[in-house]
Amino acid sequence: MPLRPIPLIAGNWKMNGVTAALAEAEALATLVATHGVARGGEVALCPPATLLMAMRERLGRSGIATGGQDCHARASGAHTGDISAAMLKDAGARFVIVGHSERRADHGETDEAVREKAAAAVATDLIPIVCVGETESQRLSGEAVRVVERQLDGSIPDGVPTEGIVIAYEPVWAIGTGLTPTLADIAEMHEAIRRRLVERFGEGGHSVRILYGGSLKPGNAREILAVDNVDGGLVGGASLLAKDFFAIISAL
Ligand SMILES: O=C[C@H](O)COP(=O)(O)O
Repeated sequence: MPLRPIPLIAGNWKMNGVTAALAEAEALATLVATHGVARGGEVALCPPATLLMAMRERLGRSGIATGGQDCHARASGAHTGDISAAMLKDAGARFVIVGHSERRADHGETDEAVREKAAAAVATDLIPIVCVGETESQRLSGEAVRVVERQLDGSIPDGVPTEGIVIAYEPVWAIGTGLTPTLADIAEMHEAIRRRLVERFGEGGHSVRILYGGSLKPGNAREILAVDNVDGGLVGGASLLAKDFFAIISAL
């Protein structure tokens, strides 16, 4: 029986938060320092890029990592408004989210573009959190697993160290809606993702962390995080308040 990977709970602040919001990060650091994290889990916050450095300072030695929300595939150059993996690393980040459905929708990011970003992250010694997930109509038409398998195949670069990459399964229709798939549907999808990873990477596929994201809240975290092959969560709205995010961490 392969060992379960170390769980990860990552908070994605999206385009929310100015300097005052760092008080929540500090409050989270205090909660984690006081109560610890169950099952030796890892915790990360991915704020807007403007807050990365200040957040890193305020989190201090709490053990909470930081991450970016996107990176460019190139290391530097004439790409106005973009940010490179090296810049995130320089700001203290350990993770970077790539291929979030909001970026795929708002910026037309393809699997190929996501794969290049993930490769840039790995080359910079950052851990990419590669997001995949079906839309509501794809789920209703029974294509959910096929869509996610296609995204996985296209979005993960070859030759990556499997413990250095994270997958986040986020059904698009569950993001910010308060809706979640049934536990059976989450189990089915996470098992399908695991199978695909093992087909591609062999035994190493078992060490890839597969997070669930989409309306993960204090009230549903315990049951969702207990599902087989769910190695943690990617949390949006509920990561903005320290007490809610910590309640999810505590549900590990
Ligand atoms: O990256 C996080 C996800 O998009 C989930 O967002 P949510 O927890 O607000 O539904």
